[in-house]
Amino acid sequence: MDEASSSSMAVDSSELAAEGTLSSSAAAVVVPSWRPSQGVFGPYLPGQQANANPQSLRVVVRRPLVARLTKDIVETYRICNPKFSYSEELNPKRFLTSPSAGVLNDGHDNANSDLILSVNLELVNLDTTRRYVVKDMLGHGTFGQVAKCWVEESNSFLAVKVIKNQPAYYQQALVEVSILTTLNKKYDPDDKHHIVRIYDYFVYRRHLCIAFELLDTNLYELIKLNHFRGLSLSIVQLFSKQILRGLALMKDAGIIHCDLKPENILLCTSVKPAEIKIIDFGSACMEDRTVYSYIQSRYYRSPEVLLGYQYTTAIDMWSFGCIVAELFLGLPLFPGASEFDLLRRMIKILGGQPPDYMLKDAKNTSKFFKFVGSINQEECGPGPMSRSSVYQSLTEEEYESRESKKPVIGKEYFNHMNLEAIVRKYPYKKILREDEIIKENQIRLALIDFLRGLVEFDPAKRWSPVQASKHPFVTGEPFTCPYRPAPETPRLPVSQNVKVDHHPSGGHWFAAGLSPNISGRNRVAVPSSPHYQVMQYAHVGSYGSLGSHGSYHDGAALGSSYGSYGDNSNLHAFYSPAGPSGMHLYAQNGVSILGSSPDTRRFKQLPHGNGLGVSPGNFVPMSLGTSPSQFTPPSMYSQISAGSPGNYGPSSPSRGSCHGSPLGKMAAGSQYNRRKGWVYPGSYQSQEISSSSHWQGQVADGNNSSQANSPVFGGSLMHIHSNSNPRQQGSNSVNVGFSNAHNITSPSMLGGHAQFQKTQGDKPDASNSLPDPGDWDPNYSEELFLQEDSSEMSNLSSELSKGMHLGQAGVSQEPFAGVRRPNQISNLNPSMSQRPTGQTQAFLPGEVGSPPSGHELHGGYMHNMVNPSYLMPHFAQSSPSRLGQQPPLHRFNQGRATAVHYNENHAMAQSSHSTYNADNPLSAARNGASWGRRGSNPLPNIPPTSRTRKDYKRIA
Ligand SMILES: Nc1ncnc2c1ncn2[C@@H]1O[C@H](COP(=O)(O)OP(=O)(O)OP(=O)(O)O)[C@@H](O)[C@H]1O
Repeated sequence: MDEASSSSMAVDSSELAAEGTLSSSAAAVVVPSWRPSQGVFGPYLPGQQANANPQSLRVVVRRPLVARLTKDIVETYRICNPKFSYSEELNPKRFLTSPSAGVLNDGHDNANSDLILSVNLELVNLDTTRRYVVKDMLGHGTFGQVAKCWVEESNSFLAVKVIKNQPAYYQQALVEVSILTTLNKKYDPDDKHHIVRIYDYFVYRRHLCIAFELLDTNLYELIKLNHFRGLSLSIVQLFSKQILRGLALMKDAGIIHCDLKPENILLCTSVKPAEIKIIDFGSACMEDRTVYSYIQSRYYRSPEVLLGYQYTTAIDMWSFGCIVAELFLGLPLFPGASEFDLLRRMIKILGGQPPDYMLKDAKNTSKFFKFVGSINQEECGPGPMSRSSVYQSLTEEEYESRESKKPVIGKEYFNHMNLEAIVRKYPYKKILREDEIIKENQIRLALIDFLRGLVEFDPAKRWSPVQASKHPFVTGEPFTCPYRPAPETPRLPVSQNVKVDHHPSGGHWFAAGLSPNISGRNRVAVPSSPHYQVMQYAHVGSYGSLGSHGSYHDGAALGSSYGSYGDNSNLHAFYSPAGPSGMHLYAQNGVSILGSSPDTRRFKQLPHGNGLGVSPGNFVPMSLGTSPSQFTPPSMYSQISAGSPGNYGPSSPSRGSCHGSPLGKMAAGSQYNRRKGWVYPGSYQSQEISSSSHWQGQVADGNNSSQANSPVFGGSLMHIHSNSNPRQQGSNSVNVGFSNAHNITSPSMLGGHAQFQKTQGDKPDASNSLPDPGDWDPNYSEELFLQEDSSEMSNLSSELSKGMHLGQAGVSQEPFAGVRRPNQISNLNPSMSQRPTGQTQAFLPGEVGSPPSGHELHGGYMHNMVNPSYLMPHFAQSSPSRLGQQPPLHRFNQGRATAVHYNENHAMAQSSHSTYNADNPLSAARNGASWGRRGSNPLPNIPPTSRTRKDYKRIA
């Protein structure tokens, strides 16, 4: 027993009792006739305090027993047995990754190519020797795992996204790095635009690791914590304002997020009042280099994307409108179970349809509309949305006969009400006074008007972020009449002679604007198999950013172009404690490329040329590349000179769809229709009301009551060569026109190279179009996915319902009804464990594009490394048939979701009357406090969970 313990034990019990360190019961046993000690409880005498003997006021603080037996257990053992010695290495690992069996990458990766993370595993940036000690799992997405990590150097926690060890993920994650770095450093150095900060990235054990600021829960989880009741209008307003700041910045930068949804907006509770931040730029692209058409998660998918029309940053505004509505309602506004269903809901709720000019040119129009010509100049809906059209949306029967399959229709959530009715009739807080109801009604009118400007079918009329941010709903000004935003000067469309090299290791650099414009060089050597490749490096003095890694090499060595953008400058990034913050990019002459940032980051200076770096300063809009090997049938080679962004993405001859990859479709299936099987009574009789212009000024009287360390180094020298793009998996291959010379195909890998010759305003010829996977993958069908999804869901439900429980709440029957919600978290991925391996083949020296080992990436990118051990099977992820059959439900979020317990039978949790804590909304929600909840959740079904709502272009 140590000295302190002995001495404390030696204290007389009566003394302890007198000093308040023993419980009264214990004291009563030891000292039955207890009386207050004179020194402590004596009568108050002025001046006594100052003169008191400090010793007499001593309070003995003893370690609680529970601490001794838990936190201090090692010390306690040592006290008991001085010979006891503790070795951390002997501890069993606490795995955070599932499955945790190491079957790939020398046993470091599981069957899903995820690095097997365990508590206290150190992810090491070998250049800086900065160590990220894994402490917990924050989430799991398509791209890998996000771990909460401790950084001793900065004495802080960060979120580290550990990308799957596959080239496609690696490539696309680098796009995220580049875009985010650009946004952070160039456009938002002061961190005022609610976009997540990126701090570092490096390769560890062949996994790209990206360090972000640590944020809190996402808005979907927040809504869930609020039992799918909408948040209070003041919170909706606050978040709207902040998201708009982010969107305004992105628009300025010409960047489209492409995957805006509640799951990708995270709370940042470290600041008061709490803020939100936008995350997940892995799907983002430049506005004037839109290539992929299979983008956006379905519920948040804009009409132009759905129809296969050209798109701009306006698609994010559509998603934003959907998010605002969802924050208010607690459920998605357009929870389409299929694209047909999505469009059907849009038309019904908004009372209109996409404008004719769009329908005329969109690739997928015939899938959803019939041409009725001038005969049918019928009204499309009431109010301002009324207009005539030469197109009429297909009925379910017409769709079925045209597509030879029944359209998947989801449950009705809003009882056929239009937008105005949905918002106006949403239950109020029960506790609202009459004057408060009047006030809320006014704000609801403002909200309806706000939403109308966002979920506007016509992207040309849809409000921009700046326009929207001046709406009374956001500014808080009184709403008196429909808002008419000041017109904005439209951005001049940038003509696109898009020519994207389909080489997997290169295309995405275009998107990121990172590929060096080096002419006269082939981007890649020609591998001889679409499935297996080997790459060998001959690297020379290889600092520079990751940007062009794998894309170009200017002659002698990879190093000369690695990561740099621009002709001749190698850019180097480093962190500087003296300088403002984060990553600084320097050209070789030492001129800072990036503007400085006042936000002091936590990292110390890195040696020059540590390998970090993108070149935002040179960030030039470029198209996202694609991975033709996945999406292009052999022998296809066509070219697009796309003059209209988004219009010339991969298209499907038969379906007119360019919704890209089989991977995406597979993922789509995996995320598909999670609402299937949910009960949705929908008892309320809808009361249609007129559009905003008619209700302006009305006040509704609706008061519805209604630890073990792992070796740091494990990098295998093997490399996987990418031929896929996990996110931007359009099926076309658009060749960004600057470099014909770079137009190196890799037929064996790509199965042909497609370049579409296209002029502005034209649609690609169908014969030149790349097929939708559904067209060429005999195994693909949305219905199949649905079935798979559904069956797997039932398994999951039973599996997971054991561990999840959502409390019950009072459920209002009006105007909506109670709901049931399946669980959705899954870590099932049977297919991945069955991934075939196969033969390997050699890359030519200098060919890159896959995740290097950590030391390769930052350690000068290896010097003259030509190593036959750079052989590794390239997974057959690009095999259409295989991908088409890949089961769904690969994605799951094992992080936050577990915080909420769900009970299928009790979707509604007990109502709480506590109010929102503006300083910490999360804690408020977690504590059961209401986010200004408006009575019971009026909706009869609960939407799918965060990780299951993405249905597009995902590698699973
Ligand atoms: N900076 C962060 N702080 C805290 N948690 C985070 C952070 N970034 C991501 N997460 C958690 O990890 C999850 C997955 O992150 P992210 O969406 O970036 O990965 P992804 O693989 O791109 O996912 P998705 O499949 O949605 O595209 C998020 O939903 C969130 O729960």
